Amino acid sequence: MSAIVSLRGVSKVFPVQGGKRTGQRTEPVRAVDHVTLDIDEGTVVGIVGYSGAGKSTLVRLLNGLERPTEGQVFVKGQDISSLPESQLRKVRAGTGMIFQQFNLLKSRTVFGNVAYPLKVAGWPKDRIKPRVDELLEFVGIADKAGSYPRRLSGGQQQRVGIARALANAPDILLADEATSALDPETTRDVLRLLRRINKELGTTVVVITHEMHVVREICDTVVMMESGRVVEAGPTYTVFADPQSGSTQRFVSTAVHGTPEPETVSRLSAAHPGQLVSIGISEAAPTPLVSATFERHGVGSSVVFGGVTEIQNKILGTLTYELTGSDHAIDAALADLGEVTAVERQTAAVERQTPPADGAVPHLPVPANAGEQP
Ligand SMILES: Nc1ncnc2c1ncn2[C@@H]1O[C@H](COP(=O)(O)OP(=O)(O)OP(=O)(O)O)[C@@H](O)[C@H]1O
Repeated sequence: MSAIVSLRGVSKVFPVQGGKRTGQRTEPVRAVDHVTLDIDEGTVVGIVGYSGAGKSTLVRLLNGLERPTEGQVFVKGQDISSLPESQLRKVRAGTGMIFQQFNLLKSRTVFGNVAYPLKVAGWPKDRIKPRVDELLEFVGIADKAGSYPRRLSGGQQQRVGIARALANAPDILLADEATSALDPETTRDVLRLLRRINKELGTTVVVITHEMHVVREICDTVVMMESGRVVEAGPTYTVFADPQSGSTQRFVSTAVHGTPEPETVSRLSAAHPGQLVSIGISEAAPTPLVSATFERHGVGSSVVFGGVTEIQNKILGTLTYELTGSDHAIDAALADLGEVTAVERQTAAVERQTPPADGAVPHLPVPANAGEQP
């Protein structure tokens, strides 16, 4: 696979703003900080991070809307960092963009919105209509050609935005929080459409988001940003299964559920007298392997809590088991599982008070002050 976009030591520093007028001393903002990154052709890449992490600035560097303060940005092998404005326009034409707020022209119909970039690019009139019809058909809103944006739902408006972004057949589609204003069902439809664009048209899709379920649904790789830097990057499954940085772990926990909260553990232990242990379920430790390990050690197991999901067709999640059997057998089984996955003991074994066989008085710990005279 070859890189369609490469960043080499790219930084973007915004100068001090408003400092003189307000009299406040403000530092320049380093929105993107020494980023080196390759985006492979034909993939769907998620750029993730908290607000202010530098995601939008990074994406604006990819389509030449911002110039780097230092470093180089290569798009299809061409260094665009120092291109004159006239040539940057060509680069932008090869890059479609969709936005959270759709950014449609309110005074034009759906047809007019999608035709607009074709007119700007100088397409002859007789070729514009079939192209727009084809695009509206592709995104599933051919029946809305004559409607104005205000008459459309959010999902339909985003489809218009997508058709418009695809008009000039870009190689790269940048989606800046494109589903953040949509309800969950519409989000799923739009994500499916983005996946189709990637599969059927071969378009490289760069998705900026702070929502990990978006990444889980469609991204092949994830790039995690924090304070302008890339803190983690890799295949989506790897990043979800084994997040390295603290912020990645926090993001992943929003989309992969299954670890019980402390209150849940208390409730579960009241209902289940055996040992409660949470086991990470993954490709390395699928459920049949976990069950077989318990069986091999003669440990009884039943799932009492948890959740698993599928990422890139591979299983991932956490299941909490109630285990029964001797402490020795349980320890041995958990030691085996600990070699391949995360194992977290939620409760210790419930001590059973068994009366002594010989009728002797049970041994009680002697208080520290025993025998002392008041
Ligand atoms: N034109 C600008 N002038 C000055 N500072 C800017 C400019 N654009 C962005 N910044 C600053 O750069 C930093 C990164 O902003 P950016 O919008 O890239 O982050 P983001 O991760 O996309 O955040 P959000 O999710 O809120 O859009 C922020 O501190 C922001 O205030």
